[in-house]
Amino acid sequence: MKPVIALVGRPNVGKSTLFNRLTRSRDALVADLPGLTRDRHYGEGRVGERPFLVIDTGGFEPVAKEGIMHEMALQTRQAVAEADVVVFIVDGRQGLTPHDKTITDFLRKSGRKVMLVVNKSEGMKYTSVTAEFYELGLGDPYVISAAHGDGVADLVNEALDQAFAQRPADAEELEPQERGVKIAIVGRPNVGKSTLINTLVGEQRVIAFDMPGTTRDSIEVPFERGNKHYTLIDTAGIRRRGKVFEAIEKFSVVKTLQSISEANVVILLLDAQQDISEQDAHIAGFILESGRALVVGVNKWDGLESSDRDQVKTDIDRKMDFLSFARHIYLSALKGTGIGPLMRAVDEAYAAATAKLSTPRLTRALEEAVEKQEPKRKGGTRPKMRYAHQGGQNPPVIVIHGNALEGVTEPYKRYLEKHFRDTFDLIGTPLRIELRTGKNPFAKAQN
Ligand SMILES: Nc1nc2c(ncn2[C@@H]2O[C@H](COP(=O)(O)OP(=O)(O)OP(=O)(O)O)[C@@H](O)[C@H]2O)c(=O)[nH]1
Ligand SMILES: Nc1nc2c(ncn2[C@@H]2O[C@H](COP(=O)(O)OP(=O)(O)OP(=O)(O)O)[C@@H](O)[C@H]2O)c(=O)[nH]1
Repeated sequence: MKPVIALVGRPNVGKSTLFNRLTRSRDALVADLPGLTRDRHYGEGRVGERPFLVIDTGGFEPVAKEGIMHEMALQTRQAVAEADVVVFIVDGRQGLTPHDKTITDFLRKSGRKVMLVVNKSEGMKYTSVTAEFYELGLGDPYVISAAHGDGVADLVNEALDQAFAQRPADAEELEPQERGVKIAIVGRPNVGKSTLINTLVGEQRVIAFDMPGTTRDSIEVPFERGNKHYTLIDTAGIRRRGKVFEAIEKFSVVKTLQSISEANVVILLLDAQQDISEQDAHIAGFILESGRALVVGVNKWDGLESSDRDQVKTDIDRKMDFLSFARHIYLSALKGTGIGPLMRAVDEAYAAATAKLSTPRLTRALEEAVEKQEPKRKGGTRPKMRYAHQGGQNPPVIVIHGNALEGVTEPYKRYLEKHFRDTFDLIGTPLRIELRTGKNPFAKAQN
């Protein structure tokens, strides 16, 4: 499971700046699709080979009893409860404030591992910028400049070391062939996730034991259908050592993100008997950002009149336009209908995500696409696409090589994506198109 780092601090200390820096590389992966709401408070980051989740929290007023500040305090508590390590940011230019002390008291009570970080420290001496913060009693401060990036990689590496040091050794893992496709079922509260898990797994359901003093990570529940092995990822709740305090809300974004990132295929459950909500769109956004293969399960299909069914289908297609690459399966977890098609869609999405696409086939498909419709000229030059190769799997990345490719427009990229998707039957997986303009071998080397 990916370690979770929460960024906490009073307003304006640079939390968002640090958050953006940590998650920036991921940002480019999802184009701004119409209708897709993205949650800017949760993100994935990576230093070197080490992935992690990061939570940005709003300005924090631990004593607020009502209003927006109270709401934000609740969110911060939730973030702290779910974090492995809290990065507590203070402002090196402004110096220590009473508010910093209040936050320190709160963090100390939380029992979490806290790293004190002095931001905005570019161009300043370690001793002078940190001196007054020793008073907080949180040990040697780390100094960074979120805006310039100084000290950020060291900070994250240290945070990850701390996170791993606290974790119990992972439970014994099953052999890959026994696991089959790993599936996460995600969705907002009450859509029927537990019901679907029970329908899929039946008597094989493994009840996780919940001993005080242990950390319960994701639970893997193996099951079989039609002689095929699958594994359900069930992050059934995370309780930390010492049980200092529990997560406040029942729905946990962290839990959802963890299961998505452990899975090969995600089933996004929607409730056909309720309107599609903002929360559904948020969860869909997380799945898209992860690049995982996807099946949309429209649950509670039982008990709907056929006119209602048409209405629901239209509504989902309109509001979740950006999920049109995935199959929509209409099912009833309760009655057990639609389960066969659901699992076939899972297999299909997995196959698409892991498809191997050879350079000649890709290049042929590219040529066909260009023949049907050429990219527009930009500033007198027409982008010239020469060949395509596969740059990655799961999700498939198609790298197109050529010249003047900066001029290729977003709509044309989407056109290409659709063409590749149709040609290779890539249903249920996001697809990434990368354009690479070749260097002119005759140009002089520049330093
Ligand atoms: N000099 C300097 N300024 C910084 C640095 N990091 C952030 N800032 C500035 O500090 C201000 C606040 O940064 P934000 O990232 O919005 O701070 P925040 O903690 O997320 O603020 P809230 O969203 O209000 O909670 C901005 O004007 C940033 O440009 C830094 O490393 N050095
Ligand atoms: N009519 C109908 N009701 C269903 C179906 N699936 C689940 N339900 C009902 O919806 C309610 C919520 O189901 P759960 O399986 O607990 O939902 P969940 O998504 O696990 O909920 P949380 O634990 O809150 O996240 C229960 O009352 C179920 O009986 C279905 O296919 N049809």
